[in-house]
Amino acid sequence: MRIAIASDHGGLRLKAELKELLAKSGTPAVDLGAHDAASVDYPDYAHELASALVGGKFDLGILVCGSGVGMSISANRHKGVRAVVCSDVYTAKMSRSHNDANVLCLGERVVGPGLAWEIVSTFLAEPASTDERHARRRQKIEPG
Ligand SMILES: O=C(CO)[C@H](O)[C@H](O)[C@H](O)COP(=O)(O)O
Repeated sequence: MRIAIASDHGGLRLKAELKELLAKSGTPAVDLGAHDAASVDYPDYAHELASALVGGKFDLGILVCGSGVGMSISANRHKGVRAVVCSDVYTAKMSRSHNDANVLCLGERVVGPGLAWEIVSTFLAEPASTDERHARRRQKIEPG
């Protein structure tokens, strides 16, 4: 599985911890920045990751900012991106199973590293349900 990860300054520390855990678990992620603690604009990183994902370079993405919200709003502007903000394990599981979410957004100022890793592990492990009703609803997500 090809995973990309990115953050703004507000998610830099959590991103570093998640990167380390991902590498240790055998699913390393490609870091698309930011690479230092300077204050930056979250849409720049969300758009870069979303473009790469839609372009087929990655299967799943992880975006980290202060709350996860700005990253998810920005990433969801890309057709084909289904980004979700998660601060609990159940939502992470359902977002994959029912919604086939392909970008997980986390808030460093919301969840601690232990919970964040549980959320990431769940998100990466859970397959999209092939049940007809979920597939039908997912088909209807893109308007028009
Ligand atoms: O986009 C966000 C909120 O929706 C992120 O949490 C950002 O990381 C946050 O806005 C950054 O805020 P800062 O005061 O510039 O650190």
